[in-house]
Amino acid sequence: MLSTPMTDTQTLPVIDVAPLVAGAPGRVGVATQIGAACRAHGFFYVTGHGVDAALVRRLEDLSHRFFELPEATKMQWRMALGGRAWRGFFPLGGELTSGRPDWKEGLYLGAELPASHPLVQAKTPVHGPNLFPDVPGLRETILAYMAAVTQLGHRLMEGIALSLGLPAAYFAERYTADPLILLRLFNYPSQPVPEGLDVQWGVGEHTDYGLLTLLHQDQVGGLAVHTPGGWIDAPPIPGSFVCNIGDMLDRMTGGLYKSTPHRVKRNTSGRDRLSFPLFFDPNFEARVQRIEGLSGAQARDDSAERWDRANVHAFNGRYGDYLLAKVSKVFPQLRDEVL
Ligand SMILES: O=C(O)CCC(=O)C(=O)O
Ligand SMILES: [Fe+2]
Repeated sequence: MLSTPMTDTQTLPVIDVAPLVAGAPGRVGVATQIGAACRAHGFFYVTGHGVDAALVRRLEDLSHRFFELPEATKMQWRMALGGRAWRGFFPLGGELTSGRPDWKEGLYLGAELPASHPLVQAKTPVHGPNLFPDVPGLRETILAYMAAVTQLGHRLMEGIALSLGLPAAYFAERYTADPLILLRLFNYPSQPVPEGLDVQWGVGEHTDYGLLTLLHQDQVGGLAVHTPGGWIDAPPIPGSFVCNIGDMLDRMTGGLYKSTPHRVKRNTSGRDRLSFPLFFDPNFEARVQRIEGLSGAQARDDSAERWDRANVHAFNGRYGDYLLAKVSKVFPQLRDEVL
């Protein structure tokens, strides 16, 4: 008789990462759980992460305050004004995932770099100052949130390294000493789609591009994950972050850790849905290499099954080039204006 695997494929695992965050001896056990989740789904929740609940609540309150402003006001901080830094507000339907408009609006942010910074001087895309909306407290709260969640990203990458039998600092030494950090504040309004607009999803099916995404979502729900066993929901769990691995970790691990497709249902709950994905990615200049000697890593060309028909294992080059090729597909208008 064939034995059934013990992994429950209908719910995503919830992992208490407190020992990993503390650098305590128990972190190896945490890494084992992370490894199992990455092999099974590429998605997991983390609790015990140490990010201050009051900071997250403050960011939610201030984000609601921002998104409630009239659209014309929000357009004062539109992405076109962010130039190559790729920052600012985009309106409902302004981003295309899988070629179709998403039913969300958002504020695109990243590590705050002054205009005098060498990377900004060199006109490196996706680097630069943010376009902070004029909502009192929002700027400070965004910066504090990015700092806290970036620290968590470093700890989780240590756990991922340990889970692969690598030294904890493996990724930091090669890719993330100075990670590329992008943060987005999304609002999915509970607003009907006007007749004639080709909108199906809050966010269409996609994988994330980099290493690791750390997502806070509010209590509304709608995120779903495409596992080998079918679509399953990733419902809100108060106080947790949803983590998922991106294409570059799939590439590095030869497909052992999959970047799993996901999407967000259109919000029909009657209230706005907020989510804050932070993308913890390799440095823009880093050349992404396969990790040597991982057993079970076949680097199989799975492009026929992928949402974008891409073979991530064939990618060779700087992470920044991979990112730009992707981003210019989801914001085609902006690509023409600023790049
Ligand atoms: O809003 C969400 O729950 C997910 C957003 C997402 O998948 C993304 O921005 O890559
Ligand atoms: Fe995503």
